[in-house]
Amino acid sequence: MNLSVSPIGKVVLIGFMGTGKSSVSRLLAERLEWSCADTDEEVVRAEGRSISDIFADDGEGAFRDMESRELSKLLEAPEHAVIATGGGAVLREENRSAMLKHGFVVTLSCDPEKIIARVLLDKSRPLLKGAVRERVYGLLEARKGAYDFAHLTVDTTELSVDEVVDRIVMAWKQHSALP
Ligand SMILES: Nc1ncnc2c1ncn2[C@@H]1O[C@H](COP(=O)(O)OP(=O)(O)OP(=O)(O)O)[C@@H](O)[C@H]1O
Ligand SMILES: O=C(O)C1=C[C@@H](O)[C@@H](O)[C@H](O)C1
Ligand SMILES: [Mg+2]
Repeated sequence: MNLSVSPIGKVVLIGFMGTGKSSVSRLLAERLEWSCADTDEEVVRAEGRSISDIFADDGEGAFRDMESRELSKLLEAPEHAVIATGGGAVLREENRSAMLKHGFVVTLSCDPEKIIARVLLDKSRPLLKGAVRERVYGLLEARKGAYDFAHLTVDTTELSVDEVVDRIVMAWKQHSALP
């Protein structure tokens, strides 16, 4: 697998729901003085509907097509950016290779119990509707290894958003200084 990074810097955050991609992306972008985007937000904006409504009206496959389209637009934009992705964006090979082609890819991971605590109050994730605990464990099992292709993995379980950002900035600086 080619792990070199495109000269136009993009940091791409991947990881399971609730690992902090959206939160970390905003602070990381501020730190780097780059712009910040989120594929979930881009899909919602393009469609004028919530993710739950898209899943209910058109199904997950249609959402995945929209997600791939918005991801590809963000990755190909000619500017530095931090890109937060939806938790399932890694499921398509075309998305994984586009991320690696255009960006420094960072997986945020987290202990399942902490993930459950983080997502419990937020009802906006259609894949977690109903029995949240069972769904989180089931999806984590189904997605075992799916986030392992990144340049860097940060376990966020015991870290604040600020500390997660520190680690990414340090690794990005080292990586981008490589010849
Ligand atoms: N390091 C952290 N420590 C404590 N709470 C956190 C941390 N990171 C994120 N959170 C909280 O967890 C919740 C989920 O975070 P966030 O929405 O950023 O996750 P996400 O990875 O973008 O999820 P999704 O894939 O569903 O978009 C938010 O309430 C956020 O404030
Ligand atoms: O993990 C997933 O499949 C998802 C995560 C969210 O970010 C959204 O993209 C959507 O709720 C699906
Ligand atoms: Mg998010």
